[in-house]
Amino acid sequence: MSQSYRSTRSSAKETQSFEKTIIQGLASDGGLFIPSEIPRVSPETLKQWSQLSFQDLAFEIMKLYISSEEIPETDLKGLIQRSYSTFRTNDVTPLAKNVTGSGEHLHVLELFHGPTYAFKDVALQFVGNLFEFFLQRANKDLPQDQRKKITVVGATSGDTGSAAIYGMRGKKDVSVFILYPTGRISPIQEEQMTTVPDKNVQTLSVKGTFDNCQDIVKAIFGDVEFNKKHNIGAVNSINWARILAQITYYFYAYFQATKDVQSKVKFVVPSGNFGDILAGYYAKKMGLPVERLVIATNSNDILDRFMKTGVYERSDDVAATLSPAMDILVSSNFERLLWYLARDVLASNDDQKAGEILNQWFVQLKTEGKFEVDPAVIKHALIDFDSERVSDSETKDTIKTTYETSQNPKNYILDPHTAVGVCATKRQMVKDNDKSIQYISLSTAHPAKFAEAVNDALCSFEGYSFERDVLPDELQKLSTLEKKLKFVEKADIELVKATIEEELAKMGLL
Ligand SMILES: Cc1ncc(COP(=O)(O)O)c(C=O)c1O
Ligand SMILES: N[C@@H](CCOP(=O)(O)O)C(=O)O
Repeated sequence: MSQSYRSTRSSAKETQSFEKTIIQGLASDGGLFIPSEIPRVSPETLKQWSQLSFQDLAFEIMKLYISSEEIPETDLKGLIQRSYSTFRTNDVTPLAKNVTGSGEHLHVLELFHGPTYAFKDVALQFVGNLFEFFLQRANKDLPQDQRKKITVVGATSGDTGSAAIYGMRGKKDVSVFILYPTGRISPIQEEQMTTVPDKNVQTLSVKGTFDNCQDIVKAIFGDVEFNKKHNIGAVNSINWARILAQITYYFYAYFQATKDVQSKVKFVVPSGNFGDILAGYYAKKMGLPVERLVIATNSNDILDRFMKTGVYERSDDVAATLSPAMDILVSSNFERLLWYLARDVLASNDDQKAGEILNQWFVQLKTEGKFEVDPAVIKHALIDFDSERVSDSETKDTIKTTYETSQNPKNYILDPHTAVGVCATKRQMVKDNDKSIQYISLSTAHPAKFAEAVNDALCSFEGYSFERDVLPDELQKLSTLEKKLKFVEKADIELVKATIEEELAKMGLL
């Protein structure tokens, strides 16, 4: 049972509770929290789990990471039920099987059936309810002026923001501030975030890149005084609860693809901040017999370069691609994987030593812009992972050819992030040349969120209509609603902090 947590950068023995880990978000040494142990499940348990609903499976997995003394089982079940009742489909993350016909075993795991049409909903609906649960319990008998509050501060390249807002809107004692890079998210993503009227929500459009926004958020967590004053909460995938909630769909999809727990299955994951695929890594380490997890990047390829060279290097410029949610220079969750690699390969399984090594690597990243690992580390990483880099023209071609050739259903429309994954999947199929492998390609967003890229790929097809075939009514009407946003003219932490305090005062929460 792995029910206590430690920081990736800590060289101390102590671990802490799940509640503290979730509320704190980021460790005070700048590291990310990881479970002190990864629980293992037996093949017999896997067989039983293969018969469960998504919700029941989520419960079985989460209770291995959360002590019932912290969250009693009936409460955990209630949290899970509430979190997934907002999805448009009962099975939460359905699998579109054999999309290209039965010869290839290419399945698309549709993760976009939640309130904001993005995979982030799977975790952020749960995180919102978890924050509410902890706050209600802490505030139960307290007078108004002593109630504990959480000020959520998050960075988004488009999707985390709206999923976090929909997970937290209207929640008592919670305020939400979402930073996004001005002009670098799609119009629908911006509308989703800025048209939410709830008083506890404020979007901040920051002149800069997503990495600037992410750096500011991490710096705010590191600002001891500001953090203490406002009790800053994390909704980005630095928060362990995000990863935990995503583990379920790897198990669920595996069982949907094949009831036989011996089958060879590869997951292909469009990756940026490495939160989505990291959940797959935990599933594999728990005993799900996954062949490999394939990291699919766009031309912002820090992850692919690392897997090929062993050098983790922040490049100078972020490229604006057709898959903007993955336009990321430094991938925050990769730190968690690096910790496991350091521990297994360089630290003889010693947690504290792994923390020391991680710390050195990250000091080097900060001072020199890069670090390099021993080839043995990469060799070890390649047991679980492979990687592919996909260009914009390949992304566009993949949207086109999938539309033209798909069988189940016909004219299947991919969003550009999903297309990066499907293109990588096709490459893997050619390399593997093994018809017994099942490929599960993760679909991380609904195509309606990326109209420009989708229309550019498909407008030449006779009979294609974005409004009729792609755009749900719910998203269509967003453009008619009033927008609420605040511009931050410079990517500067002091400016952002001042804006947050100004807005908290207006919300009556200061
Ligand atoms: C649509 C979409 N696809 C893929 C990703 C990449 O996921 P991750 O950052 O967890 O690697 C994101 C952003 O996180 C996203 O919003
Ligand atoms: N692609 C993300 C970027 C933030 O990543 P997160 O998973 O760490 O929250 C987005 O869409 O905002």
